Amino acid sequence: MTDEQEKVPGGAVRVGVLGARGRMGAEVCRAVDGADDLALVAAVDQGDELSAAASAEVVVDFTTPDAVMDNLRWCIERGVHAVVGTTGFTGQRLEQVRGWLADRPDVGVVIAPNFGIGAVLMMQFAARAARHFESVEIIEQHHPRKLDAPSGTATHTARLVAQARAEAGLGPTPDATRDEVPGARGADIDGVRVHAVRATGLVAHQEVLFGTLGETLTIRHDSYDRVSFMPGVLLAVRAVRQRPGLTVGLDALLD
Ligand SMILES: NC(=O)c1ccc[n+]([C@@H]2O[C@H](COP(=O)([O-])OP(=O)(O)OC[C@H]3O[C@@H](n4cnc5c(N)ncnc54)[C@H](O)[C@@H]3O)[C@@H](O)[C@H]2O)c1
Ligand SMILES: O=C(O)C1=N[C@H](C(=O)O)CCC1
Repeated sequence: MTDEQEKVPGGAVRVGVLGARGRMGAEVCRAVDGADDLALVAAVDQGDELSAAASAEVVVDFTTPDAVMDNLRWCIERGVHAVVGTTGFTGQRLEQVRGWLADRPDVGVVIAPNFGIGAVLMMQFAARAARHFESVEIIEQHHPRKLDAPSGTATHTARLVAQARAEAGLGPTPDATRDEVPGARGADIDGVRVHAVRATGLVAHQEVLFGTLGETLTIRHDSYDRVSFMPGVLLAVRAVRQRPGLTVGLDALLD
């Protein structure tokens, strides 16, 4: 047993944070520190040895799309449960994670593009509304230091909306516009247009704009502060050990 494990109060879940000096990682360290039933045993960032997190039961990863797969593989191989907020999870990446988990059926992994409870509800409401509207576009707005575009939340929302439209038998959204300048109509994710805004002062925001005859519906969510993600992160940290296999999104944990 290491010195850090000895310090852990009885029964507390041992948590390691990867990306601990980043915007989200630092917030997660504070949230874990402030929870009586959790103990922060490792705060790891770029340049640190991953082995520092070996005593953790649950690792939380808020790093980068380039780093997260190696981190996740390391966790699964060692039997460490993982809660992942880092973005960049394509269908192919999720399949790769499922493959690693097949060799470690005791390990739980929760990957969520957005841990904000309001954002999860926004995605659910958008999926529900999708079949009633012929038009839909997504506008995501984030701080300018964000590395990826479109956001993981916008990509996930577009896929949910596209799936709901397909199940309802809806065709492509009506659009006679010719793109005079490449990108003017945003990115196309499964037939849904997604527009990414970056501006100082923003944290994380998204609108899903639906339109049909004579009416529009806008579903909007705003994270004004990264504390907004912490209840969802802690919920996943507390739940992941009882959820072997891969859980994508927070929906199942909120039911
Ligand atoms: N799921 C959510 O609710 C949610 C919320 C906010 C951000 N995010 C995502 O989380 C990720 C991080 O966002 P951020 O704003 O905190 O970014 P950030 O750049 O502030 O932090 C990332 C940190 O990871 C560190 N890092 C890079 N490679 C590493 C490695 N191999 N091992 C350990 N640490 C490493 C960096 O040094 C940095 O400190 C992004 O993908 C972002 O989109 C998700
Ligand atoms: O700040 C970020 O970066 C965020 N990333 C996630 C995304 O890409 O959806 C969630 C919101 C904040």
